[in-house]
Amino acid sequence: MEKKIRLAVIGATGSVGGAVLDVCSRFPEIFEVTALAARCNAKKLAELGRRHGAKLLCLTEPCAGWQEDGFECLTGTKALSEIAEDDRVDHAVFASSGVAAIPALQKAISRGIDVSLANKESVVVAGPWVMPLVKRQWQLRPVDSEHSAVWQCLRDAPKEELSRIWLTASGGPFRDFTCEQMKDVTPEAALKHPIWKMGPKITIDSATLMNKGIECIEAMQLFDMPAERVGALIHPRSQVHGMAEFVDGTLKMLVSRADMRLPAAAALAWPKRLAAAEKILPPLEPSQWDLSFREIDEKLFPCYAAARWAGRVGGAMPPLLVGADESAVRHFLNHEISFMDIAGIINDVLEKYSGAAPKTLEDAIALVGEGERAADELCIKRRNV
Ligand SMILES: NC(=O)C1=CN([C@@H]2O[C@H](COP(=O)(O)OP(=O)(O)OC[C@H]3O[C@@H](n4cnc5c(N)ncnc54)[C@H](OP(=O)(O)O)[C@@H]3O)[C@@H](O)[C@H]2O)C=CC1
Ligand SMILES: CC(=O)[C@@H](O)[C@H](O)COP(=O)(O)O
Ligand SMILES: [Mn+2]
Repeated sequence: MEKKIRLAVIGATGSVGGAVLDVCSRFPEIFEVTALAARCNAKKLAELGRRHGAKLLCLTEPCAGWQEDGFECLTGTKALSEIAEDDRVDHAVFASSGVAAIPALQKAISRGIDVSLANKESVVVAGPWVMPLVKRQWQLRPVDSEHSAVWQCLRDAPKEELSRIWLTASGGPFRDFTCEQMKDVTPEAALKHPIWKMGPKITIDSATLMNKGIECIEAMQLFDMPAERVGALIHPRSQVHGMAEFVDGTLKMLVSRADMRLPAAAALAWPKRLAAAEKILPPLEPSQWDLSFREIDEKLFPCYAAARWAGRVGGAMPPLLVGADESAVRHFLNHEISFMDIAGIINDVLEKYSGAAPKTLEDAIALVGEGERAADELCIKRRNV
């Protein structure tokens, strides 16, 4: 019998964390869940720990005195790095939101273990420092659905054969709106994604199309491609998730149902494929296939334009963008700024920055905080107008 893969799931209580754990529970002969981490949701973490037989639990921001009987309990952000370095862990899944897990990601890659990466902020901020640490091809495997699709189209193709990457966007709930209608969008309406059920931050990013802009930068980092060779298109049905265009003019597309358990399964089991069609969900029938695409209107989706610009300029812009977006989305969700203010605030933060490009990973992480603080100030001013 083959040895089981011992997993750590960081962000276990979230939407992607749930998809990852669902895959593990359907293939218990392959996966063993060793460690689970989250920010503060102690009740859900303990429940998941019991259900999946984890040994180690970690909360980065626990309530005082947190302890769970029957588990080894760790606390604080530094503990994420301890998990990444624990020799009971063969494979680390990064499914938390935000940038707190970047040092742990760096440790896991440096240690040489397999890494499945759903968290896009990490690679947008830390890509120039963490990607060179990757020791073997596909040690780091994307879980974000579009990047997983591109990766699965590429697999063993030599880099010189790839000419362009295409990502698809659902277009979010407002893809058919006019600029005028965008002005009155509420957080409640923006949280109703037409296809995916995800955490609140990424759901708002999908509505502004910031998610797609951030994903273009993510693709540049993961596949070492310049901005002009990464494109995105609106594909309302979200059946095609990503495409790889090759130098001979052929295009490979990955088509699947929109369900995060599929990209999670691909990353967890590589180089094997799991029998997900049988144990998770059946493939789309030919009668359901829909290959319609359209261009993204950058006037309607200025956040997409801002992220594309940040990706082309590089340097301080991607980490500032991530920080400013985190703040602007939070203030929008709190009804403190309007939907269209999100792009205005992010653009102001990027334009006003006069400092240097980051030289180290620590500089890049500090820029996320700087972007967040600058956007917080602008949001507060706007709220008080
Ligand atoms: N949802 C999706 O389908 C997809 C998501 N992604 C990316 O995956 C990541 C997670 O998204 P999603 O699952 O939707 O988010 P959720 O909001 O549903 O979940 C976030 C998870 O991260 C944990 N977390 C947040 N901050 C920290 C921290 N400082 N330390 C440790 N854990 C932390 C949360 O713990 P707690 O519950 O305790 O707060 C929770 O487990 C994001 O980067 C997102 O962009 C990418 C592709 C698809
Ligand atoms: C499931 C996933 O990968 C998300 O990042 C998804 O792409 C969001 O949908 P949008 O295409 O609307 O941004
Ligand atoms: Mn995605």
